[in-house]
Amino acid sequence: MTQTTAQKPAPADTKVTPMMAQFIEIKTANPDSLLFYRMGDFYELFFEDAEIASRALGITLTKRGKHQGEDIPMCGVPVHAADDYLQKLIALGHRVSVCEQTEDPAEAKKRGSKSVVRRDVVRLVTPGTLTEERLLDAGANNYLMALTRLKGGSLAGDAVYGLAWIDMSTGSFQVSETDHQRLAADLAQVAPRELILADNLLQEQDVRQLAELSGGALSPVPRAFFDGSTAADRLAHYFGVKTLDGFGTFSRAELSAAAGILSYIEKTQLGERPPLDPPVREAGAGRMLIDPATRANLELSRTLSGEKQGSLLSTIDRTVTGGGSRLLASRLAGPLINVDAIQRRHDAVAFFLNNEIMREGLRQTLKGAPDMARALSRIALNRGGPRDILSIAQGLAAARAVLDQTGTTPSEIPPEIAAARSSLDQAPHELGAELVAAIKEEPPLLKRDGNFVATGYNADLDELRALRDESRKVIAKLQADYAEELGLRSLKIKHNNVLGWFIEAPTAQTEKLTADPGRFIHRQTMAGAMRFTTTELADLESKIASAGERSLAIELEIFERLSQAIIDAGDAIKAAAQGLSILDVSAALAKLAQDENYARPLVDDSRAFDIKAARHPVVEVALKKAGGESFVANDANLGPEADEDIGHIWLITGPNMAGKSTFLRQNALIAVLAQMGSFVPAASAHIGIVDRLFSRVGAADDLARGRSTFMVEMVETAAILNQAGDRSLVILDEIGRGTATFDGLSIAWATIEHLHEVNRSRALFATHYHELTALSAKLERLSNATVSVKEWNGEVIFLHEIVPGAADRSYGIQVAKLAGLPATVVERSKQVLSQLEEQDRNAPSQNLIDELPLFATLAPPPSAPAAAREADPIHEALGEFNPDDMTPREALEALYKLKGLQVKQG
Ligand SMILES: Nc1ncnc2c1ncn2[C@@H]1O[C@H](COP(=O)(O)OP(=O)(O)OP(=O)(O)O)[C@@H](O)[C@H]1O
Repeated sequence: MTQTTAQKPAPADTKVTPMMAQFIEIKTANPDSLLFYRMGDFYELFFEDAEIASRALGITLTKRGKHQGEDIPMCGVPVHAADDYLQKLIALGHRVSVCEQTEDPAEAKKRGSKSVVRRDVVRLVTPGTLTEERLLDAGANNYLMALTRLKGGSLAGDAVYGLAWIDMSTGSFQVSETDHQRLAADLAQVAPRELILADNLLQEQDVRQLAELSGGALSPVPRAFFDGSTAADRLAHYFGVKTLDGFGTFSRAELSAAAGILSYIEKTQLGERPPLDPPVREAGAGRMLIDPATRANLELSRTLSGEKQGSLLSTIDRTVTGGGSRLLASRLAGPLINVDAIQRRHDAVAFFLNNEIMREGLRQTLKGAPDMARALSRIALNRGGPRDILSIAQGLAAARAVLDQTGTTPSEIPPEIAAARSSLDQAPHELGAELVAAIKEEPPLLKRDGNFVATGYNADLDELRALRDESRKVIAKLQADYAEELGLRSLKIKHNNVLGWFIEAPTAQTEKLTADPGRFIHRQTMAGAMRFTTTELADLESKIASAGERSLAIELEIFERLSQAIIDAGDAIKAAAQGLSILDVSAALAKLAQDENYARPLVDDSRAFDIKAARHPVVEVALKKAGGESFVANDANLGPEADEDIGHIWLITGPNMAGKSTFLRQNALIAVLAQMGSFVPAASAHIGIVDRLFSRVGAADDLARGRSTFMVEMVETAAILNQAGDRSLVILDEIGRGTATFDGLSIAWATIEHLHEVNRSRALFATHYHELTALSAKLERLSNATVSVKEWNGEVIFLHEIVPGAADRSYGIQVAKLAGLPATVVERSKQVLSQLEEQDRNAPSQNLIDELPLFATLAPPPSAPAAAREADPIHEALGEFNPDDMTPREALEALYKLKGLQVKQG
C-alpha cells in the first residue's frame, strides 16, 4: 500500500506570504496525509503533496509563487468533484486531510486587507473511515481494524493478539482475541480496508508480513493509542458509561485494541463521534477457521485473479439490498461452528422456501428500501443531507410494510425471522411517518440548497414560499409594465449572481432609460446591451432575498431537529436495518435454493461427511450458462465407521481435466455453505461440524514475498500438517507436483501418512502419483477413488464420475493433444511413455509399500530411471518429419530414408 509521506516544508521564514505561512503550519500538524487546502471553489495541494496527487490523479501540475527561492508546485481539484478525486486517492492507499475555510472571507477582510481567511483541518479521510455513499461499495463492509499484541498474555505465557474492527458506515463494532497461529485467518475473515497497529509492532518482520497479507492499507499509530492501563476508561468515556459491565466482559488484549481503534477514530474525525454500537465480543473460536491461502484458493469472495465475478459469493448472492449483501458476505467469510445457530439459519431459509408468495412480496418491498444504516451514520457524523433523511423515512416505511407482509403465515415463524420482525416492530414508526411528511420526494443532495421540506409540513415556510413565488409574478408584471410604458418589447428583467435582478435593454434602444437617470439607475454596459435597476425592482429583490433566506433558515432548523430525532432513535433504527438485512439474506438463500435446486444439509456434532449427488456451485452455473454438457453430480463420504470418531481420506487419481480439482473444491464449498447457514448444491448432505478448513489447491507464485511455487506449496502444506485436527476438513490437490518426481512422490506419501495417523482429519487428496494408491493396503481409513473416462477411437471422453478404485493411467498425452500440442510432440511423448511404463513394470512401486513401514526413515530413493532405452531409429526419424511442412519432393526423400533404415535394421 502506498503511504503518504509528503515532505515537510521548511518552517515559515520571513519571506513567505501569510497564506503560505498558514499552509505550512497546517501541513506541519498533519504530516502523514495529503493536504486538501480549500481556496474558494478549489482544494489546492502544494509541494510534494501536489506532485503525488498530480501523478495519482492525472491532473496538471503547475506552480504558484516561490518558497525559499524555489517554485512551489501546485495542483487543484474543484470542490464539486472532490469526491471522485478522494475516491481515487483513497483507493491507492493515501490518506487525505480536508482543510476548510472556517470563517467568511468578509470576516477576514475586517481584520485588515492582508489577513488570511481562517482555515482548519475538519476531517482526515482514510480508507477505513469512509462514510460517503459514492466512496463505498454498497454490498461490501468497509472495515477499519486495530491489531495489538500482549506479550505473555495467555495462561501459557505466549503472546496474545487483540483485534477490534469497526464499520464506520454502519456503526458495527467487534472485538476478539486470538493467537499467533490463528491471526492470519482472523485478519483474512474480516479483510479490513485499513489496519492500524502500533508503529513498533509494525516494524517486526513477521507481524508486518501478516499485516500485509490482510490486504488493507497499513496505518501505524503511536503506541500510546493502545495503552492498556487507560483502555477501559477510554472506552467507557466514549460510550458515556461509568463501567463497561453492561457490555459484557473483555480480555485485556481486546480492551487495548478497542481503545486503540477509538483513539484513531477520534483523531481522524476531529471531534465528531460516529454512532458506534457498543463493542461485541466475537469469539474467534465460534467461527470456522479458514486461513488466507484456503480462502483465496477456494475463491470464496474473490477469484484467484482478484475478480468478484466468478467467486462463490457472487454466484450465490441473490440479495436485493446493500445491507443484505454485506451480511451475506460476512456470513460467508465466517461460517459458524455452533450447531444450534446454524440450524436456526437453516430454519429461516426453509421458511422462505415454503412460503414463496410471501418471500417474493418481501423481496419486492426490500428492493426499494434504501440503506438506512449508512444514512444514519452520515447523519450522526454531521455529513448527512436531505436524501439521507429521506432514506431513513423510506427505510422505516419499508420496515412497516415488511412487518405486515410477513405477519400472516399458516406455519410457525422460526426464531431468526421472529427476532428480525420484532426489531422491525420496535422501529420508530411515528418518526418515520413524520419524516415522510417532512421531506420532498426528490430532495437536493445538500441541505444548504434548501427546498427539500415538503409543502404542507410547516406553515411559516409555506407562507414565505408563497411570498417568493408571488414576488416572481410581480417581477414578471413589472417587466410587462416597463416594456409597455417605454414601448420597448425587447426589455427584459433578468437575474444573475453578481447583479441580482436587473433590467436589460439593447443599447440602441436605451434612450428613454438613460434620459431618466433618477428612475433608471445604470448598472452595467455590455456589448450591445445596457443594464439598469429601479427602486421598485430593488425593493422587490430584497423581499425575495429575505424570503429566501428566511425559508432556508426554517428548512435548516427543520433539518437539524429531524436529524437529532433520528440520532436519538439511532439504536432502534440500526436494529431495524439489521432486521431487514437478515430477512433479505434468508429470503435470498431460499430463492437460491429454489432456483438452483439446493438441499437442506443436516449439520450436527458428529464427524460425518456424507454428501450425495453434490455439484460445484460455481462450475455448475458456468456450465449451464455455456449451454453445453451439464454438471455430473458426485458423492463423497469421509465419515467414520460406526464406532470411530475420526475421519477418512479419499485418494483420488484420474486423468487430467477429468474433474479432480472440481470435486475437491465442491466438497469444501459445501461445508462452508452448510455452516454459514445456506442450503447446499447436493441431493443430501450430512456434515459433522468442520472447525477448520484447509485447502492446498493449484499453484501460484508469491514472487512479491520471494517464494517460488514449490515453496508456497510447502509452506501451505506445513501449515496444514501442523494445525489440522480430527474436526478439520483438508483438501489437498497435487501435493509435490512442483518438484522432481521422486521428491514430490515422497513428500506426498509422507503427507498422507501424517494426515492419517496424526491429524486424523477428514481429507480429500488428489494426485497424479498412481504409486500412492498402493497406500490403501496399509492405511485402513484411506480409500482410493478415481474419475472415470471412456476411451473411444483413441480419444478420451471425460465422464466426470467419481468411482471407487484407482486410475489405470493419466491420459495426460491425450489431454495434451486436445490442447493442440504439435502432432510430432504428441507422437514422441507416446513413445517415451511406453518405454517408461515398460521400465516401471520391471520395478513396480508396490515394492515401496512392502519396504516402507509407516514412518520408517525413507530408504534412499531408487536410482533415477536410466535414460530412455536407445530409441528406434525409424521412430526417431518419423519424429523429425512434419508432413505439413514438407514439399512433395521432401516427402519422397523422407520415404526413401525410412526404407533405407528398415533395410539397415534387417
Ligand atoms: N462433475 C463435473 N461435471 C461436468 N463437468 C465437469 C465436472 N468436473 C469438472 N468438469 C469440467 O472439467 C474441467 C476440468 O476440471 P478440473 O480442473 O477439476 O480437472 P482436474 O482433474 O483437476 O484436472 P488437472 O489434473 O489437469 O488439474 C472443469 O473446468 C469443468 O468444466
